[in-house]
Amino acid sequence: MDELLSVSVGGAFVGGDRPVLRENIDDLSRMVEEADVLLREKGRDDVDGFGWINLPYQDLSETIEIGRWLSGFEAIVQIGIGGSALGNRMLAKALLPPFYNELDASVRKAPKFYLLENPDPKTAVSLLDRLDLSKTAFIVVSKSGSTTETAAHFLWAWQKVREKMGERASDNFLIITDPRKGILRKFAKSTGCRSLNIPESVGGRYSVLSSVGLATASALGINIEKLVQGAKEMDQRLALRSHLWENPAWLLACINLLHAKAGRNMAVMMPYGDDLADFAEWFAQLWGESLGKEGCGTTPVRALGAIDQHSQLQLYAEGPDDKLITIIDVNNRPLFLLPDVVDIDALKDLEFLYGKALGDLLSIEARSTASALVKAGKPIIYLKIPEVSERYIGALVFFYEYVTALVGFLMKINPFDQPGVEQGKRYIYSLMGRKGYKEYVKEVEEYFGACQKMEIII
Ligand SMILES: O=P(O)(O)OC[C@H]1O[C@](O)(CO)[C@@H](O)[C@@H]1O
Repeated sequence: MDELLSVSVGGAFVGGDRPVLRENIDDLSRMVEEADVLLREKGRDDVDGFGWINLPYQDLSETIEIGRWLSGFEAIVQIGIGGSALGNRMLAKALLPPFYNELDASVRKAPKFYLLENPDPKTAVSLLDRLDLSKTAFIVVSKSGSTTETAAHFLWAWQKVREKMGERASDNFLIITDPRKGILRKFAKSTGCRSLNIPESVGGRYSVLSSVGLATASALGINIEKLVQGAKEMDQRLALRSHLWENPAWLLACINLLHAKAGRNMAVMMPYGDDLADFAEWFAQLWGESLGKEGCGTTPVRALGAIDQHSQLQLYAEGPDDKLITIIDVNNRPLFLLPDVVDIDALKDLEFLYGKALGDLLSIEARSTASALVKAGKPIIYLKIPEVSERYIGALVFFYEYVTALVGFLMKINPFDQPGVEQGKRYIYSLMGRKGYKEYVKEVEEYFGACQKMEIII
């Protein structure tokens, strides 16, 4: 059986004044086993929030058919935010060629892909101005169906497409939302435009392996069957590992809990390779929104190797001992050889690079950084995947969803809700004049008034 990923945890055991030792892990054995049983039982019953564990077993036929329809467009604009966009960004960055949208159509053989996430007018205006709207598909994704930023972009895009295509505008829209409720579900019903469901038991940040991530991925030529296959294999292999020191998800969950308890309240995610840059972004929402409640949780820090060796490493190595650092390396990278020899004497000192492979350099940097951090007494986890391709990305995604859920149970919090985001939304609705939220205007002005005190202008 070939490996899906390897996790080396030797570097996670550090001494110093707040040690995390192997025996501490053994003490958690019963707890993590019980958390795993809970996860699988509730998953089997498709309990709200646990549905992501069943996604590797979904029927992909409808998603593939919609993907085929989408692939006929010149461009795809996905409108969504948070879990309704970050997974797509991660899959596109990892599995599409670099500079994808600039590639010639004959090479790309699939539509250009754009995400409209942040309600920034500059981005939105310049994007729509560069598109032929009649040849553009708009995928509007929202589990709740009413997220303000997504709704704002959607209303604008809908108006623009209507101006261009009149009654046929809904032909260019795909709605991905809750199967029964929400404004977008109502819109899909009233216009008859195409739609896909986000299973009710699947939360936004756990939805990348549902139609949320897979419809667009399929349209862009990403092999979603292999993606889901990788997740399925990970699920089945984890299910067979019933001993703590053989189950990498159990082990990572315990290690993260123990370092959090030891005051290492930041979880740095540092993949090596541009194609994994947005994996750290996706992880940040998954980790932060799942664990950051009731005073628990550790702060996800996005980093990128080798770039952050020249930015953050000083802090990681010699700054406060408040971080658990995960380095993700890749075994097989595209071969890119540096020149064998350069006949300029002045460059003689660089001969150590002659004929070397750039990909090897990146992995050597990952191992060297891991070693330097261990030497500095900082805890690290070194994770490696065979290559950046659908099967291994599917496995990696499912693995981290699993680890995050287990850490939540070990921290005795619910990893599947996000009550802390609602207050800000109520204030936004009140200031935007949404019916039923007037009562919050005074409150938000009061609190913002407090922020504005002692304003210094220069
Ligand atoms: O998919 P929706 O409902 O539009 O929500 C988008 C994102 O906003 C949040 O609800 C946070 O505000 C996330 O949990 C979610 O991924």
